[in-house]
Amino acid sequence: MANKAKGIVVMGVAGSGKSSLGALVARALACPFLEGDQFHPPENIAKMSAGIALEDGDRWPWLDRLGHGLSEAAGETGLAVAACSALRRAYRQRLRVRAGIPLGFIFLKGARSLILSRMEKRTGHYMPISLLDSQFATLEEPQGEPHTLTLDIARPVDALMHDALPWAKAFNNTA
Ligand SMILES: Nc1ncnc2c1ncn2[C@@H]1O[C@H](COP(=O)(O)OP(=O)(O)OP(=O)(O)O)[C@@H](O)[C@H]1O
Ligand SMILES: O=C(O)[C@H](O)[C@@H](O)[C@H](O)[C@H](O)CO
Repeated sequence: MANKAKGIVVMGVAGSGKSSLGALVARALACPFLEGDQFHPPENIAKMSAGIALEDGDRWPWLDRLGHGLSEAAGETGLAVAACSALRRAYRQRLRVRAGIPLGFIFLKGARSLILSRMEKRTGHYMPISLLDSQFATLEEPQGEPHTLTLDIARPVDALMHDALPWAKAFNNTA
């Protein structure tokens, strides 16, 4: 029997590498990749671009759209991968409820100084470096939550893939 549809969310603060790893995991598993940034309404992008941190009220509609998107994409193909900060426990729970399918979370964990240096080198992204502190202040690590994998982003992306891929395959194969 085919596996039940599932979703994988690559999570962490801005600049932690969610888009980079998420796209690679999706490609390796030949499934759709949803870029969470593309699910924000224009007001959220405008706010962040202006250096104003999002609040819960800004994030709920965004999480709802992404959760729904994951469910639609995984419904067609059996599995979908998304990149989404999903900083708070309540945000992850909202995604789970809206998606209505089991979700696994890959948490990209790293020091502020390392992420800051990567964001400084990155060009053409709307997210200002000044918001990094609020990202860390909002972050609740996914300790004790089901189906989570924590990866140390000091390692190169191919090393992260080495751990992420078997975990993602095993999660996808759970009943
Ligand atoms: N493991 C890694 N080692 C070295 N550099 C990395 C690693 N992962 C990502 N990067 C680089 O760090 C920067 C941030 O990565 P990326 O854009 O994927 O992060 P993100 O979490 O999706 O960011 P945002 O949430 O702000 O969109 C990029 O320039 C990327 O090439
Ligand atoms: O929850 C949030 O504060 C936001 O979603 C941000 O994390 C950005 O969307 C993203 O990570 C881009 O840098």
